[in-house]
Amino acid sequence: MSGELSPIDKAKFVAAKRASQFVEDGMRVGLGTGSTAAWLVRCLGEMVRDDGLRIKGVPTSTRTAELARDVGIEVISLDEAKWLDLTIDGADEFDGELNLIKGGGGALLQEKIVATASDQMIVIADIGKEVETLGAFPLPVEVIPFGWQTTQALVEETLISMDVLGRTSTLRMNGQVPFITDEGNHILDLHLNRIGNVRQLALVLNQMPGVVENGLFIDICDAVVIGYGDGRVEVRDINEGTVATERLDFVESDNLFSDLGD
Ligand SMILES: O=C(CO)[C@H](O)[C@H](O)COP(=O)(O)O
Repeated sequence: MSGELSPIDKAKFVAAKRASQFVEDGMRVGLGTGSTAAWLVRCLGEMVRDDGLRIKGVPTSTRTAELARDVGIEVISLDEAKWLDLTIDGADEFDGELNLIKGGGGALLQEKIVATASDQMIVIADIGKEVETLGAFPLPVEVIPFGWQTTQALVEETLISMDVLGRTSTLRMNGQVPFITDEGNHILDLHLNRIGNVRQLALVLNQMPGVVENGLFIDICDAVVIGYGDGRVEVRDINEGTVATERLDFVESDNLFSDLGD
């Protein structure tokens, strides 16, 4: 990559860089998916290479697995790890209780399984991801391809009795063909605008035949590291009830910026 990082990439990078400081020698770490998580993987790769950090990474997508291997992180499966010390991942939205919408990158199923199998989950995000109420970002719902249109009709019908503002959905596409997840499924993006009761919606969606998982992450995230375009980072820990702000110094000529990827 040449030239300066955009403020949004700077924000994503500083969030990832700060979060990498939570990773300790010997940890089994869940590695998220998306552009912010990709920064994290690069930062960890640098720590493995330059500082001798020894970690085992469990990626949440084939994309992240490839990147992790490329930067020298030892990759193992969740079944090999069994349980993780920490997962660090991006998010599409987070609210004041650190409930999340995830799945913008289509990896919500593995992301939720991995985050749930971790002692701690930390979200890394630019400040633009913070919302008062979840739902402006379309809610991804992973559905099996068999009868997906019937599942979509059922989902939309169910939304009539839910506390949401919008009730339409679209099949996620990859060009001219439906997007296929790592698990071979499709994704319906629900255009809800505002979700009044996230717990109820998450439960109801997951009870429907054909729905594999939804992108609402409730009571899973422990802390969020928020990056700003000017290099500030804020760490909010929901369990400790603490908020700390600092500024990270970094050099844009760093090797890390040579390949933005994702
Ligand atoms: O949930 C995700 C992938 O399924 C991502 O974490 C989410 O979409 C955020 O992505 P980015 O860091 O690129 O903004």
